[in-house]
Amino acid sequence: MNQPVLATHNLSVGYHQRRGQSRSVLQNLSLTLANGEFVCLLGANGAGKSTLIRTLTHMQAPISGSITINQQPLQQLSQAQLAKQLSVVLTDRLQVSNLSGYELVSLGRMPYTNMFGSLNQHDHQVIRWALHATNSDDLAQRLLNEMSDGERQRIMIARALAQEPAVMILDEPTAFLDLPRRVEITSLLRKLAHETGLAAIMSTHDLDLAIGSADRLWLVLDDGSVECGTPEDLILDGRLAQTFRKSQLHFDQQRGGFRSHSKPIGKVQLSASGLDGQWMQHALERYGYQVIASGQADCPHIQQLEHNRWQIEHQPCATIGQVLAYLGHA
Ligand SMILES: Nc1ncnc2c1ncn2[C@@H]1O[C@H](COP(=O)(O)OP(=O)(O)OP(=O)(O)O)[C@@H](O)[C@H]1O
Repeated sequence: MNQPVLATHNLSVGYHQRRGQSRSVLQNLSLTLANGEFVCLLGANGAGKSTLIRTLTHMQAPISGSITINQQPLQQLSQAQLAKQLSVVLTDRLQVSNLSGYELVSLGRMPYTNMFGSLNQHDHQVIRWALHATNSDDLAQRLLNEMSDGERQRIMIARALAQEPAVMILDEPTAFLDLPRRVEITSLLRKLAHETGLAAIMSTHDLDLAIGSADRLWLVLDDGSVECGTPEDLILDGRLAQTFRKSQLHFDQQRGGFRSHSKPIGKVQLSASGLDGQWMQHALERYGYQVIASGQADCPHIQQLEHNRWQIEHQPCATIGQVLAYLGHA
């Protein structure tokens, strides 16, 4: 892995309480983030993701330990120095204002401008680059209060990019977006990391997107630790399943998603392959059947005849819906 641009050293994060006591939420974290790396931060509700993000972005002091960016301790950086190294995109629904896209992105240049905020030629170049890199050229002259949530999120990422930071940290940037926009923003962050060398961390509840796009995951476990690795390694060694072990869900290692723990309502034998077989199995499991290979037990047998044509106990069915109806799920 490249040299880490951001690192935590025995970091504990949490809250200072009355009478000098403190409550740590996550303990002894030694995390690293490299240039050009896109990391997704995952964990159950209340696990500590936002607390970690607030601490990494210097909005809240650590309980103990330290954070370095390019080997410099975070607390030794001035606000202006920090803003050149680290940019933040927060989760809140964006404040609607009558700034244009261009004006908003130009705010990202503040750490570099003089006390009057005058933009020079280079600043304008960087603003145009940030707009282009986030596919937001068409948003430059549009007013923020006339943009959709997805467009506003893209322009906020452009603003963060215009800071020319080494690290970008995003707290649930896709929370209010529909699926296509969530995929778009996640792919954009991955592309920016890989093409510009930006190190990016995004917290999310979107497991599928995180598994499908992150170079590595940081998994917040319920014992206050954070596990790191590629999504595939964390699935294979069971650590992803452990993240949500307190919920009534179990992680399906084969298909990479969580399923509810309910007991199977019965067994069915399935003789089918390819996409048809996969979706028939999906439908049967959705109703709580345990699907087994044919010839193994005395239970209903579903056979694929041709593309989405089935037979169950000698009864031909033209769709998966008809098979389910035969089983009593009309
Ligand atoms: N200001 C605060 N003072 C004290 N405790 C807090 C504060 N904010 C959050 N907590 C507690 O810290 C723990 C972690 O909360 P945090 O918001 O970091 O979780 P999260 O993983 O971001 O959750 P979610 O996915 O629901 O946003 C929780 O037990 C929460 O109740």
